[in-house]
Amino acid sequence: MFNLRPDMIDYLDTLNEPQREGVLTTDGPCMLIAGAGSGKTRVLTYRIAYLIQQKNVDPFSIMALTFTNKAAKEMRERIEKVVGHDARNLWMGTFHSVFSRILRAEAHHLGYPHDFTIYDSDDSKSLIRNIVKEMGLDDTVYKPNTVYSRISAAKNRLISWEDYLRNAELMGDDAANLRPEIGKIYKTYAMRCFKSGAMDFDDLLFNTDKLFKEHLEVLNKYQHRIEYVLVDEFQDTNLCQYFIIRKLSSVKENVCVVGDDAQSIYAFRGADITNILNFERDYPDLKVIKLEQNYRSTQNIVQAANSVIKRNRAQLPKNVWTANEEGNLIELIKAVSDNEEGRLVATSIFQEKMQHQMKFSDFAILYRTNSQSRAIEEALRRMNIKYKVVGGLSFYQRKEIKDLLAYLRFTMNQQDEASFRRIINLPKRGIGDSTVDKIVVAANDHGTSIWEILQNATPFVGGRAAGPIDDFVAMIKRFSLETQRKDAYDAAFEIAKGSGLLRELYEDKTVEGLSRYENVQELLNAIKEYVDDPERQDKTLGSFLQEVSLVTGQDEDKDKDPDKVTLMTIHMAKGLEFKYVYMVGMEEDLFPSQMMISSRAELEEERRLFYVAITRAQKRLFLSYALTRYRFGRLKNCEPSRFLDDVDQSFIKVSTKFAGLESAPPSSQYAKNLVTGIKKTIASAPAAPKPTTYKAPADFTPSDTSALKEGMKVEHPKFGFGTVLQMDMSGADRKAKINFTEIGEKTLLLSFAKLRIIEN
Ligand SMILES: Nc1ncnc2c1ncn2[C@@H]1O[C@H](COP(=O)(O)OP(=O)(O)OP(=O)(O)O)[C@@H](O)[C@H]1O
Ligand SMILES: [Mg+2]
Repeated sequence: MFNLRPDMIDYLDTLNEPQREGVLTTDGPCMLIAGAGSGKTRVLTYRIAYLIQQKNVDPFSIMALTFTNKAAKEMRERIEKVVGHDARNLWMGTFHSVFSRILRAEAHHLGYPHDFTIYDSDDSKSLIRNIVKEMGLDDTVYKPNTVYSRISAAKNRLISWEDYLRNAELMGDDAANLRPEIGKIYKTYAMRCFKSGAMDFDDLLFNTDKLFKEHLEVLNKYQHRIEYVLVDEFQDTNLCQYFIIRKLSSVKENVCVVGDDAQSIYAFRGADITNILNFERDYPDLKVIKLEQNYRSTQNIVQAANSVIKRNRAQLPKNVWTANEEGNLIELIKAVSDNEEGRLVATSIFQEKMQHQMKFSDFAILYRTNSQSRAIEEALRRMNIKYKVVGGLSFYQRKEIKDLLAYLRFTMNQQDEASFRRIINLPKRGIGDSTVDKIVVAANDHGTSIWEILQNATPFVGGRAAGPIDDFVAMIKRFSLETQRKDAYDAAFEIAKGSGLLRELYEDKTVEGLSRYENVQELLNAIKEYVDDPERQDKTLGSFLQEVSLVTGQDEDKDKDPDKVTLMTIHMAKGLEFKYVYMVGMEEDLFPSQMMISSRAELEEERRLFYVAITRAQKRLFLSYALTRYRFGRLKNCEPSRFLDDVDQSFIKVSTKFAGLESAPPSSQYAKNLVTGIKKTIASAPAAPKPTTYKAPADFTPSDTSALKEGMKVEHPKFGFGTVLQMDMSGADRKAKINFTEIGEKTLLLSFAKLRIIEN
């Protein structure tokens, strides 16, 4: 018998009765379905600590699946506080990261190399674009985005391309009339990925399920190795994830899932709320625990949230309550325009911070879609409020970083078609698109790999093109030797240098060129850190590449200064909490999104999203909307969101804080800034909204414009926002005619223009 460690007793003492039950019922299947902020994640965290600390369970035999890498990191840190370094050995992370680790060890069973490449959605879409072109299909019907999401949805429902082709009814409308060729594209895409030794994000799950299904000895090994399985945010798992959990835990059945049906917000990506019901069916001995006490928010916030979710038909009955203080009413901020909305929110943050001695990091601004951040960012910059946008373009998605990564990936895996296409003529070595197409076609016609063709290219591309290709092959072979002889950092450095990438960036003396050069240096630093980390066991380049493939913009927190206002979409905010939450853009068409109101089910998902937003707030919640807004370059009149009527009006008041502030004592610089800020706000409030004179953000980074198309929205560091009217591909240089909101039409050479794509 063990004694409870004193710190463990302390920990358990901080839990209420059902929470404690959730921690102590370690054996057998267990499901916590509970309201927002009721301590589900806390229960999971303590449960793991308890297993290790009190039941002496080896961390290597605990698997905890979270929704983001960041959540996993936070949980691991908390567990480490109780159990120390052992926490490092947990199988903890997102489904994608944990299962890519298993796949890396077991890839050979599926015919994949251990250093398989992971394609991000850009890689996948450009491969699809090529396939659509090769098949001679119309790419306005078979848009890479649409095709990709169809294939992704199929994989998440465990439908292979064989099933897809066999069962026309699975394809719904697409099969009958709209896009009858999707099945064939799916097949070619799957085969090309396989030949490339590459898995896309969905394959990481699909192939794990396949591995366990087809190789029972492998499944058996993991079933015995992993004794405890825990899943957070269970309501957002898809069918494929559900099958994997079930398979893994079918021997010991020590599986604990926690979730909230009212917060299911990923149906559009295949999440299936019926998993909660299936769970009860699949585990007859299931222990179900309900948590109803919310510890996060004030009474007003909890009750307002309840009044909203009550309007949904599809939900499990729950009575969420809190013993916290009543708190302030929810404040409604009305603005004349989107720019004014930004100003009012920024001003309010300033004021609250000053009056209540808050930190910037206590504040979050949430919106429905990423493009809404622009007006808010501008207002924050004007008031010198520090902020960070979570989930923007990840460091690892920048062009120069992807370029070097593609070199590293191709060096490790010469079957990788996407990386090949990216680097074959970069820096320019006179190998044109038609030569590249010839090589890919030859490889497919001959049922062999691109690498085979490259090594003997003359018959396929002619003598003139063969010279540079031979040089390329010799270079990659040299790189490959480097990776065997040297550590990951030295090899990566040689590749950056030997490929000519570093030199090309170094020679570009523009500001952007300099920052690109620094970014590449930063990537090399990251590899160095990886190699130098004493805790890490696998320090190979292959394992580094695998890890960075799964980093998203949301995970990166390299920020030295943590005291910043957080800006993000509601989807990104899941599971998090902030003292102050500003939910902006409460307007029809924006929220609920105009794409999500064609059925009750869609509208209910949007409403759950609103519920998630409200329940992020601990102390104060502000809802704001604008009467006019620039959308797609045009000024639009907006109507307040129907969701505002869903909130029980007794919990809401209209904000009046922007009147009569003249008397605020200007005791500090803050106060002075505040008063001027507010005066400006008041002065500008009734004025008709005009487009502001555009000022480029300091961190403006141009996008890769190779896929630029008519209709896309772009941002230019000098001309501001605009819409692409026409593309001209005739000359050597691609041109785009763009209608800029402020200055009108302009035609730009794409090789020179620095454009950021903001919306497709
Ligand atoms: N028994 C408790 N005593 C005090 N604070 C608690 C208790 N349980 C949970 N909390 C606190 O309440 C907040 C919400 O907890 P947690 O994030 O675990 O909830 P959740 O159910 O996972 O929420 P969500 O549905 O948003 O994911 C956290 O700050 C947590 O530390
Ligand atoms: Mg949680």
